[in-house]
Amino acid sequence: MDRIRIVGGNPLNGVIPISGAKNAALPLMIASLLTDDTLTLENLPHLADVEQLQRILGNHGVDISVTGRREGQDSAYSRTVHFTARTIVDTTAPYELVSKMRASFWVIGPLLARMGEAKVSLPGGCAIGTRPVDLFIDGLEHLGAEISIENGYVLAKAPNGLTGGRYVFPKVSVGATHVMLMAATLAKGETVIENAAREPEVVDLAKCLTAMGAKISGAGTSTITIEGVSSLSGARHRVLPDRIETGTYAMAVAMTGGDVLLENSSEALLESALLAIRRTGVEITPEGTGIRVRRNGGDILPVDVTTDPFPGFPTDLQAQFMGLMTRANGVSHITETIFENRFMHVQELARLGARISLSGQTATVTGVPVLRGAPVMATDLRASVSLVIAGLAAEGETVVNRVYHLDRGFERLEEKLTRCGAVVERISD
Ligand SMILES: CC(=O)N[C@H]1[C@@H](OP(=O)(O)OP(=O)(O)OC[C@H]2O[C@@H](n3ccc(=O)[nH]c3=O)[C@H](O)[C@@H]2O)O[C@H](CO)[C@@H](O)[C@@H]1O
Ligand SMILES: C=C(OP(=O)(O)O)C(=O)O
Repeated sequence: MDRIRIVGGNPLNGVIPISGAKNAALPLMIASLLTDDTLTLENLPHLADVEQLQRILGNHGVDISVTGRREGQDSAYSRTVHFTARTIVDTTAPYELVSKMRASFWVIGPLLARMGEAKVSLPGGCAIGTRPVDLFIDGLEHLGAEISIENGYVLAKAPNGLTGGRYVFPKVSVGATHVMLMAATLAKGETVIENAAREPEVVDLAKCLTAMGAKISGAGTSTITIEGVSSLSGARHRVLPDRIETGTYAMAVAMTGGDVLLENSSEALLESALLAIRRTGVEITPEGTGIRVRRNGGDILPVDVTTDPFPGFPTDLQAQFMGLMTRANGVSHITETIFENRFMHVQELARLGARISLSGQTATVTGVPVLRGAPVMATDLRASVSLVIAGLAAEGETVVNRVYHLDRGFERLEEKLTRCGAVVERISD
């Protein structure tokens, strides 16, 4: 099992190319199930989750080919991948494939809309809470689906196709919004989704579906209206930049000091997170096609954050922000409101000398002047990268175990950091 070894203490200086967003890429790939034509996705990140979803789509009969050079013209990391679901050969998504990743459950929407049936295993994903699927079931039932759960599988049927309807989400769900959006594109008549997720990844999916011929308005607001069409065509779409990767590297620079251009990203994707990072004493400015992050000396200031659905502070940056706050000059409070068990990084950060106490959904972080390297274990994707951020500033050697979590969502992390002067290497046993 691979590990990441970090020797802390170096500032970061240089350029980090930001990859296509994992959390946009996954629903976009799934949207290919909606058409028998080819969906071409540019800027698709090369990640373990993307590969896993390729296996799942392949099982349904999707033909997948890569034409864009990995060493592309506009970015050293971009790929162009073509997805063609000429025929759906299997409407079952089996446990062995789906249990590894939460987003794979989302195939239920397109399969049901196009084929009138789907049998999908209950999902896996980061162990950050119970993560039920009740909203997906409730939402699809509002479009006329008949749904039952048997032996760990969700069985969904709509033999005469889905019918548009109005669904008010009782709670904001990114995944269930993606699924309702995809399912409604092929439903008969109009669907109105209220209290929809407003995340940029939802907007990106809506853009792609629109390019495929769907009729959607309101994506990016709480109310999305979809007028069903009888079929969708192929399209070419560029995956939007990864705002979580952007915020993560911005925090790495805030932690170590230095001057880094985060290339191919946009402030608009993560304004609330950048505001919090700025308040810690970092200069962040737009530059060309990216964002420049600078901190030259001075204390890291303590800042309180509370996670919230977009446009609030993203839960996917909570662990990294806590990593940063471990070195702040003062006390900060970090409150998690999205997932009930997303503090698994606390005990690992403590191994590096962090002082954090937990009370309910709030962590109180008392900054320390020095972190010291130690062996640590990644427990989930964003938790693991918070350990990398802390390790970059710690004295001596930090070894992050269970790197497969990192590989789910961070493309060439060690290479990107090393190019900016960090001492980071992958150890393969
Ligand atoms: C692949 C992907 O894009 N993952 C992201 C997506 O996850 P995901 O789509 O799984 O997250 P949701 O927005 O659905 O979850 C938000 C909250 O709603 C709850 N819920 C959700 C569905 C449901 O049927 N019932 C229910 O109670 C969840 O347990 C959670 O407490 O959005 C999260 C919130 O921004 C991010 O942390 C994840 O990185
Ligand atoms: C929680 C995440 O992913 P998933 O929803 O796939 O578990 C994440 O991307 O931080």
